[in-house]
Amino acid sequence: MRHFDLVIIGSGSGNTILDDRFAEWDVAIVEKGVGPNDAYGGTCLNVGCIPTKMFVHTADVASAPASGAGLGVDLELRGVRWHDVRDRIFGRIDPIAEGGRRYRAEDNPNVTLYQGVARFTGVKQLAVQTADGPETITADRFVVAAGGRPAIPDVPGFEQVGYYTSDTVMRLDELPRRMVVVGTGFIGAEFAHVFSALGVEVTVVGRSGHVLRTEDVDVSARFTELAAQRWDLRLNRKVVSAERDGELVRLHLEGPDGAEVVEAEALLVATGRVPNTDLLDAAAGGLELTDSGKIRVDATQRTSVDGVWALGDISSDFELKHVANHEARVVQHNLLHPDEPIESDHRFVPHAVFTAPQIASVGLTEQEAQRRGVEHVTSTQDYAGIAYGWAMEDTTGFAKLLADPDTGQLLGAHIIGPQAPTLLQPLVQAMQFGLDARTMARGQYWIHPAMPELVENALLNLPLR
Ligand SMILES: Cc1cc2nc3c(=O)[nH]c(=O)nc-3n(C[C@H](O)[C@H](O)[C@H](O)COP(=O)(O)OP(=O)(O)OC[C@H]3O[C@@H](n4cnc5c(N)ncnc54)[C@H](O)[C@@H]3O)c2cc1C
Ligand SMILES: NC(=O)c1ccc[n+]([C@@H]2O[C@H](COP(=O)([O-])OP(=O)(O)OC[C@H]3O[C@@H](n4cnc5c(N)ncnc54)[C@H](O)[C@@H]3O)[C@@H](O)[C@H]2O)c1
Repeated sequence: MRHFDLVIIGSGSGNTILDDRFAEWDVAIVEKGVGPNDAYGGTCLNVGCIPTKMFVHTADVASAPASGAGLGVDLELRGVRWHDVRDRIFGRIDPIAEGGRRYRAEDNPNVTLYQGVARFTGVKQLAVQTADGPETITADRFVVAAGGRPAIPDVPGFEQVGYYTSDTVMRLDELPRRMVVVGTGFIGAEFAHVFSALGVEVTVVGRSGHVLRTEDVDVSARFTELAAQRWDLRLNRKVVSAERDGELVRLHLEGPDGAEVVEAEALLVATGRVPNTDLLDAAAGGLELTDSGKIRVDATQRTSVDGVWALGDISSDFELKHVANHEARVVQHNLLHPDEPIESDHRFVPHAVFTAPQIASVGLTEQEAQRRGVEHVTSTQDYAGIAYGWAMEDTTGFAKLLADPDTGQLLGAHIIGPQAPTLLQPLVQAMQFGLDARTMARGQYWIHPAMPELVENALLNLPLR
């Protein structure tokens, strides 16, 4: 049994904690590997944010001909070389992941890398299943940054037919002719865009009446309307069972008009993620869990066990990389300065969905503001009403703001349309630093005729008292 100063479980955001200040610490990192190649470096790098956005950008380029005609420019998509796309993307990602693993395994004298599944066998005691057999390690301090994995609903036949998840679908051998995507959240919306833009006929199946239903009500409604024009959208459907017929996967659905069947060559399951607390046996480590099965932490990221911190998807309600990274910085500080702990700041956490059109959001949605009884005014500004929107001939995008009617402090901001995440960022800044809408709109120049005029006009449209 070996004892360390610090054990970090998970090499996603957990991997970012160690810097020169830990050079004198005896540290272990435990990582089981993610994706088909058991890669080092966590979800975002290998099977999440980074490769998906590399595919999204490629999909956006492949979509250009569709928008060209309206501008009087006739373009033609002559083909998509799937193998070249896939191999270009993973030809960049895989060496970075392997380089990260090698760096920790070979170039960090104070770090021991254990490659295998970790499981708590007691408080601050871990059994690691390595290729050389089980090893038990203990430490004064632990950081649990073990993330989550795709959730697979209990549908009869799913296991037998074979399905893809976000972990596997980006490495398909060939593009299928058709794909059924189950799930209308972030992952469903992003991959439906990617694969349809690359030429796959996409059917999207959802339980509720909306795609991206947790977005602001107007954004979700607009996106659902646009999605229905692009994909075979089956909403208000329950997936009853699945069966395989040769090359085909057949899903039996139950919907408003009764039973129906959809079939495709590939099935992508995108129905949320589950935290890896079960793999870790967090309870054996004495770690309290929340109702959603995540590790309970306080504002300083401390768990219920003294000396054990948790961060990222395994403990956070936000399953977002920028949140995991922020929390990793908080844990890093609190490890180094235990007498002056700092707290995570989750007040204004933005997110973006890189689908088409893009969506970005921060703060309260209108339905949340109403539910919580927060007094507010709203404004919207269409892309179609600003000069750059004319240039793009955009007819569907808009920005929507919620603000306090008296102070003009922004309560929420939601954008659907081209470059939504980039346009949202100054609004995140305003909320974070307490800049009110009037000062933000009139206290600076706005480059004319650039896209941020969308934000300027949305601010000016707010009916403040
Ligand atoms: C398809 C997809 C797209 C995404 N796109 C975005 C995006 O555009 N923007 C964004 O902000 N977020 C995005 N996310 C979310 C983002 O990837 C996660 O929020 C983030 O990676 C979480 O980081 P983490 O360090 O908490 O966990 P992870 O990066 O998942 O790291 C956890 C690590 O722990 C290891 N591990 C787990 N259990 C054990 C165990 N028992 N023993 C040993 N090792 C273990 C895992 O193998 C893994 O490497 C996306 C996620 C997915 C799936
Ligand atoms: N751009 C980004 O930041 C980005 C991109 C991808 C993923 N992510 C993160 O990863 C997380 C997981 O993404 P996700 O899309 O899998 O989850 P999600 O929670 O966004 O969406 C899951 C969807 O699956 C549906 N669903 C759940 N169970 C179902 C069932 N039995 N049958 C049919 N539908 C069912 C839900 O109603 C929902 O629409 C997200 O919450 C997000 O935080 C972020």
